[in-house]
Amino acid sequence: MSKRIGIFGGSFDPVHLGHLWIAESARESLSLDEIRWMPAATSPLKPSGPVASNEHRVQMVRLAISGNPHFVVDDREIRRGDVSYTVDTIAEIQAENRLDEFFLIIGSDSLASFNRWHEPARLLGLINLAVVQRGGDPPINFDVLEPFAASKEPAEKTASVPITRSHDHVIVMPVIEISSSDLRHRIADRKSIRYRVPAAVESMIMANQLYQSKDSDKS
Ligand SMILES: Nc1ncnc2c1ncn2[C@@H]1O[C@H](COP(=O)(O)OP(=O)(O)OP(=O)(O)O)[C@@H](O)[C@H]1O
Ligand SMILES: O=C(O)c1ccc[n+]([C@@H]2O[C@H](COP(=O)([O-])O)[C@@H](O)[C@H]2O)c1
Repeated sequence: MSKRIGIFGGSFDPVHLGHLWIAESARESLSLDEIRWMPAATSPLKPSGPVASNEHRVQMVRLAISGNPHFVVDDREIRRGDVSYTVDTIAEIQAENRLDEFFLIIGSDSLASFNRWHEPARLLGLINLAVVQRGGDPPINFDVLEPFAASKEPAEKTASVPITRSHDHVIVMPVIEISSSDLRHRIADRKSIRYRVPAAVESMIMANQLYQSKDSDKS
């Protein structure tokens, strides 16, 4: 039987409880069988690259999701290296697996910058978008996707169907005021990150002295 699979990409620099909440909410609300956590080598809109090494970021994600049978790590972008264009990754995943149905899980801030993503129309034609709606935030504005639906290019016309579908794949969750950049600053300022990241991730950060220096942070 075909599976419903969520792809959750991020820099995860470091992974935090907001990410885990998103993934679990997505799994529940979209009845997903599996969430693939996909750490980016270099996210296209964060060209200065991550602060922690690829190996450390992947290891932190592994620790964070350990014990959840629905969560797996897909480290293909790390192995590929360079800038991680989502459209390339999704095309590759779908070429390998034509049976299952895929959903790309993104935050509403990522949706807002979607027009600056690489080949957005092609990406929309390949996969369903599932966008996180944070409680208290205004309803998600899908207008950013409209230019791709309106395109006169035949190859891009196909994007109009997934755009309407995106409205049905909204993931509702509360506002969680945690971000990786805030965590990095807290660590450099010697502030607590307890209860903001899983305990195993906190231990790994401390044992490896990650994010200790303000100078290493490019955000
Ligand atoms: N607290 C949060 N609530 C909702 N969405 C979030 C939250 N934190 C991250 N996201 C979403 O998770 C995805 C991956 O996030 P990413 O790894 O870049 O972490 P981040 O906390 O946003 O990092 P940074 O602060 O360095 O930008 C993005 O789509 C982002 O919008
Ligand atoms: O493909 C793109 O152009 C693109 C542009 C911005 C972000 N992304 C992806 O979106 C995910 C979240 O990115 P970020 O920058 O919030 O860490 C991550 O998987 C990135 O590779 C992808």
